[in-house]
Amino acid sequence: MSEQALTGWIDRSPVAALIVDARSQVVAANVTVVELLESSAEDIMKQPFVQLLSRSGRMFYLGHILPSLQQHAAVDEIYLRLRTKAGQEIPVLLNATYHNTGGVDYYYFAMMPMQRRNILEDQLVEAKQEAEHALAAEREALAELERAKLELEKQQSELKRLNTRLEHLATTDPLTKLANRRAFEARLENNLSLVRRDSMGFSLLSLDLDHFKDINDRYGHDTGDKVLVAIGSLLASMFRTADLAARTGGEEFAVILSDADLSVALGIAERLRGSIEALEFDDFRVTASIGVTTAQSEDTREDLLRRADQALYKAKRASRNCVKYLTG
Ligand SMILES: Nc1nc2c(ncn2[C@@H]2O[C@H](COP(=O)(O)OP(=O)(O)OP(=O)(O)O)[C@@H](O)[C@H]2O)c(=O)[nH]1
Repeated sequence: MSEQALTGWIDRSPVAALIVDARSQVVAANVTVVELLESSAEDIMKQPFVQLLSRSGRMFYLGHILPSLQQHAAVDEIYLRLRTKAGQEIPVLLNATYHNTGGVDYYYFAMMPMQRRNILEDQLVEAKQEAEHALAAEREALAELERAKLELEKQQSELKRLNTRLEHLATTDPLTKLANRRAFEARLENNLSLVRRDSMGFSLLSLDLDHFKDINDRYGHDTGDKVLVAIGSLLASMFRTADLAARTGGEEFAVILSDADLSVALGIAERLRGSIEALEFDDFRVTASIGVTTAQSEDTREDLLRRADQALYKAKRASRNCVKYLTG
C-alpha cells in the first residue's frame, strides 16, 4: 500500500493519527496532526517520531512505550506531550497498535489532544470556585442573620425590661415605693371578684395620719416627706405579699388584708396603729386614725371605699389615734 493511500485513510480522523515504520520513522500523518503541530506534512514526514515529542516525552517513548509496543503489539491511553514546530507542548493521550501490511511492519498511533479535557478541568475549577464563593456568601448571610437575630433578641429583652420598668412606675408611689392608688384600685377590683366567685373574704384598712398639716407647718415639707417614707417602710415590712399596702393620697394609706375577717382585721389595724405611734422622729411623734371594713359579696368598689372612709371619719371624730369599723 502506498504512503499516500495510508495518509488518505487517516486524514479525516477526529484524532491526530500517525503511522510509523519499524524504525519509528513517520510514514503517514493526517491533517489533524499537521494542524495540531502547526507544521506541514513535508516537515513531519520522514522524521523520527521522537522528534515530534517533548524532551521528557522522547525518553518515555524510547524507554517505555516502544518496548511495550514491541512486546504487546499495543499500548492504551498513555499520556505524552507533543511539541509543535514553535516549541509549544501539547498534551495528548496515545493509543498505538502494531500492524503488518504486505509483510511490512507499521505502528498506528492515534492521539487524542487533551485540550478538551483541560478546558473541562478549567471549567471544573471555575465551577468549584464559584461554589466556594456561593458557600462563603451563604455563610456570611447566615452570620449576618445570626447577628440580626441576636440584635433583635437584645432589643426584645430591652423592651421587656423597659415595659417592666414602665409597669413598675405606673403602679408605684415614687416617694414611699408602696403601690399607688391605681394599683390599689385594680387589686380591690380583683379581690371583689374573688369574693363574688369563691366567697373569699377580705378586709380593708383606710389609714390617715393625724394633724399631718401641723408637722409640715412646724418642721417643714421635707420632714413631712420623711414621715411618709417611714410610714411606707413600716407598711411594707408588716404585710405579706398576699396583702397590699398602698399610698392612696397625700397622707392617706390603705391596706387590703386578704382572707381576713373583721376581728382579724381589727387586731392587725390596732397593731399597726401602735407601731406608728411607736415610731420615733427627732422632736415629735406621729399618730394615725384607721377605719376598718370587711368586703361583702354584693359590694361594689365604691361601697367598700365609702364604708372604710366612714369608719375612718368615725376614728377622726372620736379622738384620732384609734381604730373604728363599719360593717356592710
Ligand atoms: N410633706 C408632705 N405633705 C403632704 C403630702 N401630701 C399631702 N401633704 C400634706 O398633708 C396635709 C394634710 O392635711 P389635712 O388634710 O388638713 O389633714 P391633717 O392635717 O392630717 O388633719 P387630720 O387628717 O384631720 O388629722 C396637708 O398639709 C398636705 O399639704 C406629701 O407628699 N408630702
